[in-house]
Amino acid sequence: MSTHINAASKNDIAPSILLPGDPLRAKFIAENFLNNPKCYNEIRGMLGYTGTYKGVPVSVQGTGMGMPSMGIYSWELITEYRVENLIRIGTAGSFHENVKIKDIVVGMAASTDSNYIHAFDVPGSYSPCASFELLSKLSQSSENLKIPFKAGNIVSCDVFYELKENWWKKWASMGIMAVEMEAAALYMNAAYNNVNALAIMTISDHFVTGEKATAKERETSFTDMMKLALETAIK
Ligand SMILES: O=P(O)(O)O[C@H]1O[C@H](CO)[C@@H](O)[C@H]1O
Ligand SMILES: O=c1cc[nH]c(=O)[nH]1
Repeated sequence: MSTHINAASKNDIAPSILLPGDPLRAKFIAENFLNNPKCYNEIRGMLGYTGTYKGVPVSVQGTGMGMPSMGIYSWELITEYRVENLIRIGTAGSFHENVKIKDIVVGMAASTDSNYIHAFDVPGSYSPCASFELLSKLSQSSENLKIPFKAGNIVSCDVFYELKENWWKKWASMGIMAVEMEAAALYMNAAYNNVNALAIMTISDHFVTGEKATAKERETSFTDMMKLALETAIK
């Protein structure tokens, strides 16, 4: 048991885990995709489950919103439960017309406006990036399942309700595909602890067209992303 996760032993959590921000998305995945799912965490309502997918143990754990929350859950999963492959499955806002609503986007790198990097005290600017191993597995899964994805640089921001109008256009001009709020912290924790991490997002909001998914769609409808992540987790 750790401070925020009350699994009885490290064996209650699989070496590969899916990490949605929304704990109800974790419940949806456990109930709809995993065999024999067991809930190992209810602290703070941040639900975590372990079951099997195609016979292989897989866990799914809600992480909450923002880098401090992702920082806590991913740190405990890695250091207390020996999780080795961490796959975020989130929602994101697109900055480009050709990255459309419901497209799947993978963060090869995660730029950020956050101070999270200061915890690691590096003498320069650090580039949080995805595990090539997991990205390669995702690419194979995408071909097998015929579920396409786009990959590139994303940005993990601390603020959802930005006050400055058009704040995102500077990021867009640097080729940043989409915004979300956790990938950079996940990538930094994984790098520091020498484990694998990957962030996969479905576009739920569009900064160019103004389209928005509903709360229910964010919880339950992005099943292509869930399937891709599960196939990647068991490879
Ligand atoms: O849908 P999740 O995984 O929570 O991800 C995105 O959605 C939340 C904001 O609505 C932030 O956590 C952001 O990163
Ligand atoms: O961080 C996020 C997540 C989804 N949509 C956004 O606009 N921002």
